[in-house]
Amino acid sequence: MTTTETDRPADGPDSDTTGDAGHRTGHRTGRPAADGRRPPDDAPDAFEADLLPTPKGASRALLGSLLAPHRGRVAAATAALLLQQAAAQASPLLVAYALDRVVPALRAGGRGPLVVLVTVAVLCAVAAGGLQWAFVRLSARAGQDVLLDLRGRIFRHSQALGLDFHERYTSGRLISRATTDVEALRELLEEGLQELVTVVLAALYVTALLFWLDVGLGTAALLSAVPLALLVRSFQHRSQRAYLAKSTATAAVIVRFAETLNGIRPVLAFRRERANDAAFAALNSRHRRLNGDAILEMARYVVGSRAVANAALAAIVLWGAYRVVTGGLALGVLAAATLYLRRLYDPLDRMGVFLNAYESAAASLEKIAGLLAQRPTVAEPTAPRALPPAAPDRPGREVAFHGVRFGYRTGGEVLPRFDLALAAGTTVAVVGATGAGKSTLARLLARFHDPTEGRVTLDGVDLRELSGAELRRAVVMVTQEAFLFSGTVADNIALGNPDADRAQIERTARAIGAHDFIVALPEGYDTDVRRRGGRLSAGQRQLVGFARALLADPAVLILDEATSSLDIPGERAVQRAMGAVLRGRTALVIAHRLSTVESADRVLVMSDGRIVEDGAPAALIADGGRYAALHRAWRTSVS
Ligand SMILES: Nc1ncnc2c1ncn2[C@@H]1O[C@H](COP(=O)(O)OP(=O)(O)OP(=O)(O)O)[C@@H](O)[C@H]1O
Repeated sequence: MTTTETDRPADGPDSDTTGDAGHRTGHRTGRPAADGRRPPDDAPDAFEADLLPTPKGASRALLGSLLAPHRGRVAAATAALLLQQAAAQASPLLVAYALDRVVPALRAGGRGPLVVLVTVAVLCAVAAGGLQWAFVRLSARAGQDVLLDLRGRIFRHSQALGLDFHERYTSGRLISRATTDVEALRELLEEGLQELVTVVLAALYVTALLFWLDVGLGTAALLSAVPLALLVRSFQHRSQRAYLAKSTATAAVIVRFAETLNGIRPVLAFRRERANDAAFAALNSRHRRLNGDAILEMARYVVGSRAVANAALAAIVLWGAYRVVTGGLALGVLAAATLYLRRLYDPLDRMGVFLNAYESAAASLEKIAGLLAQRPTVAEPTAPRALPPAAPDRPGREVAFHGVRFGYRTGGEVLPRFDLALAAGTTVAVVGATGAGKSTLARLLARFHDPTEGRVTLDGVDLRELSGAELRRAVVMVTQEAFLFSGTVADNIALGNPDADRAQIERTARAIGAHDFIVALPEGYDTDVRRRGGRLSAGQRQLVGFARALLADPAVLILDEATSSLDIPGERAVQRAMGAVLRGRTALVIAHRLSTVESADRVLVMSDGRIVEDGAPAALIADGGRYAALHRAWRTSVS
């Protein structure tokens, strides 16, 4: 099936994104939808709280699968950093060498140690610079590739998930996943990890060197690590909570932004600006508060770690000075040890930066992993079946609903059990009050949803057994809101059949009656529909939608006729186009116009999810039932 237009905006300002907390267990809450209303909105669920269930270990598995293809680069980057740190950590040793060897040698007139010192210092500086460059290059490439892969996965997965998911998750959350959450991971990969590796390696090198210089000083440095480790742990716990809350608050701001702007027309029409401002301000200030909490945690950590580090440094230096005075330690060793201790403690602040980046990325990764763990409810068959070859003497295909029942995940039963067969090549109009279940019936035929019970078949083959591609070729749904994608008018028509050439596109547009208005556009078929001058009217958009469907040439067409009325010439143009597009296939039309119903072969009247009348239009009028009443009302409104 080709969804030529998005059926229902997933996240308009008044869309329903709430649902029952028990949806994963198949449990449903809420009253039956027969009264045309949604279930109560008092059950905030995982979607609302922006916390999709993430299977245990999913974040780690996701990170592993992202990094696996770059194992070589990650190893090379780590090796470069190890060597770079070895070179960078040499300078305090050189200070000790200068004080204890070079100065006495110079006093005695020897220059040898000075030459050694200068040579080693230059070599170390060059090596540290070169290795740093190699590390940044390698890690940046790996990081960028990982992010490219992750964004691609989020996009592909989001497209594969069903309509029911999108109606609840909303595009704002998806945008948040693909932007701020991916960005958090970028910060970790490009900055945080470097910080961590640098800090850990520096600590290892420095401790080893301190031990080498003097076992007592080394032991003292090791002991001072205990309170610092406790401090890091408690910071990690607190910042984890702060970051999860912050990332949810960030997503909420983006969701509100996207929802409001997606529904900008009703917002302006109903003067919702003030109310929206207030709602947005509340979310925005919550975001600021939670962001502030995360920064405060960081500040507490920095102050705490500096206090502990300074106290430890002062104690060790005092003890060292005492040993120098009593002759137990060389002055140069104490000077080098002091420099090393500073190097050991200074990066502790940067450890906080890493932990921040890590917590932020962990929270984001968990959300992304939760999204990627969602399975499409409308799954591809493992062993797809082909449709039987189309009979040459018979247009379209036969559609049948066998013992079908259906209820949305977020509500009660919408369509009680029913059977229905649509003969191949016939046009069937569906009419009924709003909320009667017409769109739901159409959505089942387009396989936006699978029935809760029963089967929908096309020439005897269950829709669930057809591959996505086969189903898309066979069943096309054209919805009311004729959606145009960015690109030219020709691109938008060609969506129905990407292999069509310009001649075919023009032939189709002529058959629909859209050719004249298209050539009158500034650049004809090549007019960009999103640019100035390329904006199409509602009727024109519908004609493009019909051209798309005609070009796709499906065996079964589902058409949700627009309820908004057009001007008389526009109405006639759409009516003519509809005639062209319905011919020669099986068609299910959700009809809002008398002329459409009158030209149908059969009419289904729906009420509370049931088909209450079924027959040829003339026969139903003669029966004097609901359709007859509707028909009378239409006639009066037209005359
Ligand atoms: N995505 C959804 N989730 C939960 N319930 C839904 C959803 N879409 C529709 N419903 C409910 O299903 C019932 C039938 O809706 P449906 O859209 O099929 O009616 P309709 O006859 O097409 O109405 P209209 O003419 O107004 O489009 C209604 O009670 C509606 O509230």
